[in-house]
Amino acid sequence: MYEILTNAAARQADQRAIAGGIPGWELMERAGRAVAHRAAECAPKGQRVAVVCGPGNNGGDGFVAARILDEEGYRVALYLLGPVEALRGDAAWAAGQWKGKVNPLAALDLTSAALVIDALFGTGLSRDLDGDAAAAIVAINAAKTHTKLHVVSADIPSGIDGDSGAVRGVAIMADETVTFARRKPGHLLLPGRLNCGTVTVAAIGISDEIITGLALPYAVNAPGVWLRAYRRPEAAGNKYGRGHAVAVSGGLAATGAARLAARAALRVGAGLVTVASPPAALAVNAAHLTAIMVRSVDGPDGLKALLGDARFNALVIGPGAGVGEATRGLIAVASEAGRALVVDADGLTSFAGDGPGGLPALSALVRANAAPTILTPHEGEFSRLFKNIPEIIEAPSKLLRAVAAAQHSGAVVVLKGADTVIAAPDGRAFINDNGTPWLATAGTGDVLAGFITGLLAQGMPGHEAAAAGVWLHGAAARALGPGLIAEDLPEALPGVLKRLLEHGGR
Ligand SMILES: NC(=O)C1=CN([C@@H]2O[C@H](COP(=O)(O)OP(=O)(O)OC[C@H]3O[C@@H](n4cnc5c(N)ncnc54)[C@H](OP(=O)(O)O)[C@@H]3O)[C@@H](O)[C@H]2O)[C@@H](O)CC1
Ligand SMILES: Nc1ncnc2c1ncn2[C@@H]1O[C@H](COP(=O)(O)OP(=O)(O)O)[C@@H](O)[C@H]1O
Ligand SMILES: [K+]
Repeated sequence: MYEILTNAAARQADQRAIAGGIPGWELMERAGRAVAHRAAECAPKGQRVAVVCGPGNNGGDGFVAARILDEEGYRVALYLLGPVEALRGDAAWAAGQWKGKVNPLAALDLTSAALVIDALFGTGLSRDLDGDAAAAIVAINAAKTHTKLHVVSADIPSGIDGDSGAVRGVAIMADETVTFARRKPGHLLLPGRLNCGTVTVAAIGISDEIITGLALPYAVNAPGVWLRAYRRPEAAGNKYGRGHAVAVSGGLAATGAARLAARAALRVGAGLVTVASPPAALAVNAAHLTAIMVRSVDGPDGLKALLGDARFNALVIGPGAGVGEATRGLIAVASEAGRALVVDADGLTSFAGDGPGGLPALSALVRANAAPTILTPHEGEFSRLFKNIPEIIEAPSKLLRAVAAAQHSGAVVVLKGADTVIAAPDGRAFINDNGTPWLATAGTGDVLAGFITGLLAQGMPGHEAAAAGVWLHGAAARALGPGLIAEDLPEALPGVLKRLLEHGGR
């Protein structure tokens, strides 16, 4: 159930199910029934229900739901955008089954309604809303703010773009969204996710074989998509088999970020972790570290000497590093030494210039390195790094921006935020949804970089390590709850890992 259907893929899935012998009207019947059943769980029989229907098949789902709720004893009023004669195909069939009155949408009356079924637009939304549709949505959202009105959306809240999560002019704020077969990007990406309420996925007869056959490149970030690549400690193993991660420290006044990353790498299971410290900051780093080792490393030449020892197999460079030539040099050395590498924070901004040390230099290093490189930008760092590449910056969704950046740079790109996207250069991407707003606090990004580095040190492939790091970060934040600070996240990991490895993360 982790695959994500774009609007086009959802249409393909419907077509394949129809070609496989389930008539379109039956898919619609099942879709409408699933919406009605979810709605019936939200309000007792006898209540007033307003069903708003659009001119396409999403409206058809609404006609089915209206009929079923009417049969179950609700007082249903149905409103349609446009004339009923204009309905086509399965939607015309569904309308034909509805024996009640069809009111124009402009006559929408929410007085004493307990429920609204939103079936205006689904995967076929093609432009910004205006006119009667926009007015109805504004009225529904307004009614929700001062009554107990419960809103259930069919497939996706109307006005949300299923592919991007963008609000097309105005959009329904739903309490429940019942989608079909699999989730769409718009259920996961912001702002759409905030409009969905609780999302339920109804099966409607689109088989797992059909979904597998579509070879979908996008999935929800969950243990199911990367747990097989996670390397559990072996019964007869030792620390040397679990990798040696290196966090490169900034100067005297900026050492905390690397220590946070180092602690995270150790907690996530790297066998050994070393902070590579500029000589001037050695004493301050040493004073703060116990299980983590510290080595004096003086600039790129010092790092090159350290990496003469092949056991140092994964590095994180950027947290607290400072922006400029020296940081670029460190990244070049790690990359040329063929080490798995996480480039974060100042490491990213160091390549944001327009000169020869800009993005092309970073991409060249990434592509020359046989080991994986992970870039972990937040939106600001992402915009600075990719500002000159219109097909990245202007891609129509966060998902596609991250995918385009990964394809362009050759790196795994973790585009952070409430809806972090983890994209691989081969076009695959995961969307994360287990973060919490309590993560928006200083240093949590350094911890994330450390989690990913620790997983890389243990030999996990780049895309999976990045996805696992993001998920573990979110799960640790959830386990901690309000008031978390960055230092807490690595300490919450043992409980999260125990649940993950013993019960699959539940
Ligand atoms: N058999 C199946 O395929 C199944 C499909 N299912 C359901 O169908 C849904 C997809 O149906 P769909 O493709 O008909 O698209 P839908 O979202 O109803 O909208 C298209 C209509 O809206 C119109 N329109 C668009 N934007 C507009 C705007 N801004 N303002 C005004 N009008 C606008 C557009 O007009 P046009 O752009 O052509 O002018 C067209 O008339 C899917 O989400 C799921 O719920 C399920 O029943 C399972 C089986
Ligand atoms: N509202 C939010 N919901 C979920 N996760 C968030 C939210 N805001 C920030 N985060 C997460 O917190 C981390 C912040 O990282 P970053 O911006 O690099 O901060 P810092 O530089 O202070 O470490 C990222 O993993 C990001 O995805
Ligand atoms: K809808």
